[in-house]
Amino acid sequence: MQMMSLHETSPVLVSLFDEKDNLRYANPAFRQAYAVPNVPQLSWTDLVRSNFKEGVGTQIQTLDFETWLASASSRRGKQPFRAFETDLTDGRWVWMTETVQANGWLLCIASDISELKTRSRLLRQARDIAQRAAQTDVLTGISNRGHIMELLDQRLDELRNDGRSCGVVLIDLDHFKQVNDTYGHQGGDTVLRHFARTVQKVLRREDGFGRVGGEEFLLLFPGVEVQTLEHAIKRILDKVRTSKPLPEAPKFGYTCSAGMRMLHPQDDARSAYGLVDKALYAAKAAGRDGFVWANQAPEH
Ligand SMILES: Nc1nc2c(ncn2[C@@H]2O[C@H](COP(=O)(O)OP(=O)(O)OP(=O)(O)O)[C@@H](O)[C@H]2O)c(=O)[nH]1
Repeated sequence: MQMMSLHETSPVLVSLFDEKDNLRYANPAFRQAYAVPNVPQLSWTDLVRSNFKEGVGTQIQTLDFETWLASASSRRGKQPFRAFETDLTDGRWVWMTETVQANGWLLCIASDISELKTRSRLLRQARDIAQRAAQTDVLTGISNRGHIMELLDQRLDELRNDGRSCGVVLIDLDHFKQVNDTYGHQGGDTVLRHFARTVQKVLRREDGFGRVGGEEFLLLFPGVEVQTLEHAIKRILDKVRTSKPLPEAPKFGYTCSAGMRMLHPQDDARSAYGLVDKALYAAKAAGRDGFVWANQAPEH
């Protein structure tokens, strides 16, 4: 109670998001800084989307909001704690911390650091921009190969230390060469971006998603069971199969294939990748637009 009333008057920005990333509490300082709209249910994505539209709250300097969102999502809530600087449209700088509980609730606490020396802040800012760029796939905005492999290592540590399961899935677009041959490289790029957006919409905050090669993507699903993972992948395959990514070719559709595995404590990142790659190959050989478990399907 005392804590709540302190939060209500503190200039520190405090907010709490649940495991579905819906905002469950925000103190007045946070509400003001991020212009939180007064609606019954608001997700983090809704909030940044409305911030971008209204030009308030988070400073989002991009012409392509969806790529910005993909990039921000590729870092949000993936580890128990992280801290970073961010700037607000009103010119303030805040030092933001994100703490994620085992049940997925995420606490954000941010303090105003506008008073800190500009020079060192500019240096840190440049470093952060470089770091973000080093983790991001330029075309789609999701994690690049290096970042998703780093996340895979973290998930392996979690499995070994805390017994938290993790599903690993490698997805490759089918007959992608034909897409390029028919619609040109730009058409192919549009399809790759469309795929990234489509998949992103069905992922949870804690899931990892990276582009590991031209038309090959790696997904990490921490804490899932075999059936949930199959369900998620079927959903992705369905969504992709029924979509029409190219406005200039309204009849064109595409499919993808997947190889997957529940991480095993004895896996390492390389061996796990090798196994899902083999399974993906088998899914292609089996006719594409489907998935295959690496080795046998684990016990249901
Ligand atoms: N547009 C575009 N094409 C890419 C990119 N990276 C790789 N590619 C193309 O992706 C195609 C991959 O083709 P393949 O690996 O032969 O396989 P596929 O045609 O998808 O066939 P299957 O995987 O067997 O279903 C090649 O034509 C590459 O040139 C990219 O960033 N943009």
